[in-house]
Amino acid sequence: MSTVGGIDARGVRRAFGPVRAVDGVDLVARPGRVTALVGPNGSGKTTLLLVLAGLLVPDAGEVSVAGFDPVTQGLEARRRTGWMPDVFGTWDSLTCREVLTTVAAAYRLPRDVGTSRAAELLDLVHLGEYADAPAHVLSRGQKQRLGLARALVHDPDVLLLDEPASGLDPRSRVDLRELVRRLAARGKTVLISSHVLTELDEMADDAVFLSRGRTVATRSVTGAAAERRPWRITALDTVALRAWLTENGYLPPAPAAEPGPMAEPGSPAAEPTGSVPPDEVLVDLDGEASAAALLRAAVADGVAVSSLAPAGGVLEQAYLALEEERR
Ligand SMILES: Nc1ncnc2c1ncn2[C@@H]1O[C@H](COP(=O)(O)OP(=O)(O)OP(=O)(O)O)[C@@H](O)[C@H]1O
Repeated sequence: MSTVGGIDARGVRRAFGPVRAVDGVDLVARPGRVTALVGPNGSGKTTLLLVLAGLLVPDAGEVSVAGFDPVTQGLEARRRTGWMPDVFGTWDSLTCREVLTTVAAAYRLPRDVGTSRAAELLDLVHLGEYADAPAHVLSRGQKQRLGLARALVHDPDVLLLDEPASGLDPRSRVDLRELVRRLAARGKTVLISSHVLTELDEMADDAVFLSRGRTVATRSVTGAAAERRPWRITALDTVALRAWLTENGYLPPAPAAEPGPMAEPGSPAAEPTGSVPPDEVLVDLDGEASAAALLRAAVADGVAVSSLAPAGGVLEQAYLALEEERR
């Protein structure tokens, strides 16, 4: 088992009575990278994160977090792990500042370090004006932000974030994304679960997909720019665009047979029906270089292309492909 920082989990299982919440998970999350943990409701994400945080003992498997086993070396592992649960329970009678200084004391930080760390983190998550307000007055999104600050108090090497963006307003989501990227740039290992795949797309370097308690796929997010995937194109004249794409081999020739009763005349056979608005065309392209080449050629031939962009994010496409496989 690797002990070189990051997270390394092999064959992890955890059941609750007859429910096999985690039923054979393998996961590697590397330092300096953001790893997305993706899966449908009930696929075992929270259970796995609790195991990694040392808050649940697995029934089987090997786990290393920042080089330590959260079960047999719990103290060492927890000292290096920041955990943000999906719902943050606060001690309601404490102020926001006291919540953080109490956590700092629990991690045995010297009092003055805890005090300055609390002030710094409250500013970081834009809760400075609530520093001396009782935590129970915070809104749900503000509580999430305090939860994030709490996870960072002891400057952990590994961050486990369970649905950190839930309840956050758009500005706070952007702040979260930037903060997560900064933490990774400083060498932290970040494992983050979310259902909002577009958000993870912009944050994550790697992704691990869970389904029914098992790892079903792992993939790189950053490497996907060069991969073959569908792109969405629009032009001022859709008919001319379709004709050009067909002529240049991007779309198959329109079928000679009579279109079916529901088909639009001239709709290309390659496109999935029902999901593409009539003024958009989907084509499979081998990454950004191919997209740039298509755009250049179309414009040179006088096709007034008005937009060209990947159809959906990398994670969304990978997720939907897995769902397809399950059918
Ligand atoms: N304490 C518990 N007791 C009994 N069953 C549990 C417990 N915790 C989780 N489970 C079950 O384990 C399975 C996995 O739950 P888990 O919360 O890990 O999923 P999740 O992927 O985090 O889901 P979501 O996306 O909805 O948050 C579910 O079937 C859930 O009902």
